[in-house]
Amino acid sequence: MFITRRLEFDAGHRIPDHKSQCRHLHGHRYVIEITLSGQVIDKAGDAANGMVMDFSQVKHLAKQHLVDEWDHAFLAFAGDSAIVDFLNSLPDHKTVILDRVPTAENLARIAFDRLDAVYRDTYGNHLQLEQVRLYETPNCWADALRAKLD
Ligand SMILES: Nc1nc2c(c(=O)[nH]1)N=C([C@H](O)[C@H](O)COP(=O)(O)OP(=O)(O)OP(=O)(O)O)CN2
Ligand SMILES: [Zn+2]
Repeated sequence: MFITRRLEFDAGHRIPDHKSQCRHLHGHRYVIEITLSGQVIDKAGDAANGMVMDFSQVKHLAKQHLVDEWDHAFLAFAGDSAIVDFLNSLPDHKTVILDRVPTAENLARIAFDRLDAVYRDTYGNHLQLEQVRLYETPNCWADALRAKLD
């Protein structure tokens, strides 16, 4: 069985090498969809009976380990020194420094790699993270899968 939990957050970014609009500082209402696989828990009387994982728990873990850090932050590539230096000059600015340019593809992969360790099987139901889908806009998204293509 597969389940998916959707969360939304706001963040700024820019793609420094982009030849068009995306090299400018701008922001998105990002959407992240977290897909887990596992067996449905069969434990009468347990709060998670009939579930792969409680959706509220999926959300709680995603917020704790990723989304609260990225929400209302500027996601900057470490090699984009002009922007990193500028953001560092702003007192208490919420900046997240990444080792890759903040494209939808890279953000989806970073999110997958961070969240993979978070969704652990505690019921013996073989729970695991299968996919992170990251929407940069309603029309543009990237999927990071367990079976890596990159
Ligand atoms: N493969 C990728 N292509 C682009 C990415 C990306 O992350 N991966 N990112 C961008 C820009 O950051 C941009 O924000 C998206 O731009 P755009 O294609 O213009 O998307 P819109 O939703 O604004 O376009 P509409 O035509 O209004 O739907 C660019 N490319
Ligand atoms: Zn963008």
